[in-house]
Amino acid sequence: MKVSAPATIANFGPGFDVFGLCLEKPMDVIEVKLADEVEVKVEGYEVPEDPSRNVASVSALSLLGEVGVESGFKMKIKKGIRPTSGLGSSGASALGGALAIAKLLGVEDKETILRAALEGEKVASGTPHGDNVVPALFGGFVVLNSLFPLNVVKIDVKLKLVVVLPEVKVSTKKARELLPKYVPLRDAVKNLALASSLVLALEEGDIEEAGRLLDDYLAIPYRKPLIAWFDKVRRAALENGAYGLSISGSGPAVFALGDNLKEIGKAVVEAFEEEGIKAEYFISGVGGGAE
Ligand SMILES: Nc1ncnc2c1ncn2[C@@H]1O[C@H](COP(=O)(O)OP(=O)(O)O)[C@@H](O)[C@H]1O
Ligand SMILES: N[C@@H](CCOP(=O)(O)O)C(=O)O
Repeated sequence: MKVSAPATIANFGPGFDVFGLCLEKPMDVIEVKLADEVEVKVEGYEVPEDPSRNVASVSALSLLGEVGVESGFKMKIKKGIRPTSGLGSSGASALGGALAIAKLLGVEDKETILRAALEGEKVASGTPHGDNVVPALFGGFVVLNSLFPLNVVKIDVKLKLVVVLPEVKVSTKKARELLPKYVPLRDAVKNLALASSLVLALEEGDIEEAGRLLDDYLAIPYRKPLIAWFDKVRRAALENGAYGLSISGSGPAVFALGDNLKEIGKAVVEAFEEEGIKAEYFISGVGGGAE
């Protein structure tokens, strides 16, 4: 059984742990067949082949456990999403591993698949968060109300965005450790206003307005030590016509909405280079989810 699991943009501005957008590319491709032992082989970007440390095998093992099937498997991962990118690299593999085994066994229940995927995601992030695995499964833009019971609102928004990926690593686990337990009420209120307006703008297909609402007071300010260049690259995007720019997931990738995505991508790459950081950009539409 072969499954392709796409990159995702978690948080999408003000939606910390709640919003997620599925991208068309890049993606991981995960192939599994049942076997006596558990074996993991990886091509492409480097991630552990130890089955207890690879998020895809952890979620596959968790799914087998959930449905009470005693079996091992051989798993091949074509790792197309750079790890520690902020593009849901661990989320894609975690979802892909669970989904591939589920398809093999004829398990269709989405909560069962997501429960297993979150076990994998927990290995990478410390605490499980669903804003990568859920959009990777459903595609489109999702608002994650609750995982168990599963309650997801999906908007099939049509947009193109530019993603810029700098050559620095940010571990989601470390980025989550920087977050405070409590936030000031005024910041929570600002995010509430931004997030609700952003959902309406996306529902109406008003991408310009959506771009203007890509702000966040809950996570990004506390993560500044890991993304010191953020204000500079954001300014470069806005000066070159972007409607808005934000961090993808916990970073370091950033994404922007705008008309002239190529120009914005080049300007943001240049801004990174002025900081001595190599970067590359790509343009993507909204993906339809894992297949
Ligand atoms: N199959 C996998 N895909 C991606 N990362 C994995 C995988 N298995 C284990 N990991 C580990 O998870 C971490 C990357 O996850 P994370 O920090 O969440 O990055 P991202 O934001 O790109 O998902 C790295 O330490 C990586 O070695
Ligand atoms: N809501 C999470 C999203 C992490 O996404 P990733 O792509 O960086 O793994 C967070 O902000 O911690």
